[in-house]
Amino acid sequence: MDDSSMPPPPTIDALSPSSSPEKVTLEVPSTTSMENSQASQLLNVTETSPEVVAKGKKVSRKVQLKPGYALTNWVDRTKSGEDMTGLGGPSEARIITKEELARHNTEADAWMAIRGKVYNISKYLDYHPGGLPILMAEAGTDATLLFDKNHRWVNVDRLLASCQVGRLKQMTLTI
Ligand code: HEM
Repeated sequence: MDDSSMPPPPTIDALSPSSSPEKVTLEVPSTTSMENSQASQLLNVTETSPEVVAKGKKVSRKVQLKPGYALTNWVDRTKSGEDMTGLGGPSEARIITKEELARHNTEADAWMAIRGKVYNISKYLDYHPGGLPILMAEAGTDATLLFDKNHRWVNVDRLLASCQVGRLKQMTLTI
């Protein structure tokens, strides 16, 4: 099989299927106490990620974060020993129903499910590069689809590990 018959790389909504950007813009939040490579790990960024290529074409919707709320500040805070869950510490074991998840929908007590894990995102809200309102609009829900639509390269497992309150109860379908 010659190379010309290979399928084109995957694209996301904002990309025109035929786009072939000449310039790749790699946007990783600025770092102070952390090396860029560490930030890249949290974002799972590679120069060839379709999303990264797409960034050369789409308009950024990142917001201006308050001073002291950069990615590095968040990482430092998660390592400080502070309880980020509101429940005494992170848990993989707790099973959370959709109904329980839905009750945690205020800024002071905001939970969100992503890829089967439930996080208390209250302390993360001000650090979110996409802004607080867009997160709060999904508080109390399973936001996996929106998360992946906006940035499936973000390493949520690591970024919010200290915030995990449990796992979302899987639905069982009885036929
Ligand atoms: C709590 C889980 C989430 C985490 C940890 C998170 C993390 C991040 C990070 C690290 C970035 C910067 C990405 C980059 O530099 O490439 C970002 C940007 C953004 N996020 Fe999230 N996010 C979360 C949930 C969401 C959800 C549910 C939405 C949509 C409803 C969303 C919308 C956005 C948008 C619009 C941006 C700006 C994208 C851009 O224009 O570059 N995020 N988020």
